[in-house]
Amino acid sequence: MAAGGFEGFEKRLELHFSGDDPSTLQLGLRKLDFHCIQQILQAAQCTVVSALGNSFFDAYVLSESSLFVYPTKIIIKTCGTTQLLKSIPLLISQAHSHLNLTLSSCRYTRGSFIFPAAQPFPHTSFHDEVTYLEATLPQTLRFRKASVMPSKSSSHAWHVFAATSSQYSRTCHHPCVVEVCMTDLDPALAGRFFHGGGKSGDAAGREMTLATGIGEIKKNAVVCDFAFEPCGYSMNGMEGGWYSTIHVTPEEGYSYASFECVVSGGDDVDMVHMLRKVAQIFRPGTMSVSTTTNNDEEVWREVAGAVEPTGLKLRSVAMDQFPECGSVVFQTFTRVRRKNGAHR
Ligand SMILES: C[S@+](CC[C@H](N)C(=O)[O-])C[C@H]1O[C@@H](n2cnc3c(N)ncnc32)[C@H](O)[C@@H]1O
Repeated sequence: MAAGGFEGFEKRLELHFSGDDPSTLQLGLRKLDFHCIQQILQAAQCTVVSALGNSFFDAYVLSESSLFVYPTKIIIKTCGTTQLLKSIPLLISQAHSHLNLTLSSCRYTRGSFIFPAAQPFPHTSFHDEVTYLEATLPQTLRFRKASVMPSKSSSHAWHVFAATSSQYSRTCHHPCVVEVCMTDLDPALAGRFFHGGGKSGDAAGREMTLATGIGEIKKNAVVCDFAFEPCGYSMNGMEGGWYSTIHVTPEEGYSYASFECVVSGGDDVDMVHMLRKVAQIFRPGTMSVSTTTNNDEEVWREVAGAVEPTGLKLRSVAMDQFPECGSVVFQTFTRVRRKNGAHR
């Protein structure tokens, strides 16, 4: 852990692969054995604490966040002082040597670290991360773009790097990815993510899922949850081929929670319900929402409509286009203060 505290803000990597053999593509990356997964995670400096699978994908809760493995897509999200980008060379080589799969696109995103000075290389700065990505990715991913999307506050920006081998690769059928980062959580609500021990991480995690209302965010999802000692919580939700994930660092002074899910384009009701519920469960002082869509920049209105009734005011909206993933919209909200200084 950093001297100041635990870094909750995650680094997120999404890699897509392609191949010619239909029989390999059926299970694809899911065929990588557990030893291989462990080696990849070791390169990033984290381990598996819990796992679940269905007929579409495998979901792992990690010591530092989550991993999702689909036949041709892998998403790794890690927090703390992990070195996520260092897993890329091994991922590329294992997918190629075991499965004859070739990397076709890469997306890397993160918020602004609370403790940037504690990050090891290549996460020492966004410039270092992009330099590392540029050098590590194959030349075939020639459409590349890196951008820092700003907000009104210098301490909240959204860092995006995308690279793809074909400019028109996936945008047509791409679902909407929603990434929410929350800081300055309501202390009473954050307190529910501490546990005194005496229970397994799985049992304590289950209790937190039920007691906090997290289980109601996606009622039909099968949930794999885990509570750390003395505090901290992670969960992955699986609903058919869709994942959702929540991670909580509840310690006061650097409290942080994240929520991420995929929604099918146009499922406004689901998106509004989820964002509202998440904002109510954590009552953050600051919340950012990043939506990656198939060029639907109007999504920001829906997000604002969902979040503002919970007492958070929209402060900024930034939009940008990326070669691999379409449009990214980055919004920030802060809690409205009453005249007497109390939060709404
Ligand atoms: C892994 S979890 C969730 C991380 C996530 N990125 C988030 O949203 O904060 C981190 C929380 O678990 C606590 N924790 C306790 N033991 C831990 C361990 N062995 N590894 C990682 N975190 C641990 C940390 O202090 C922190 O509160």
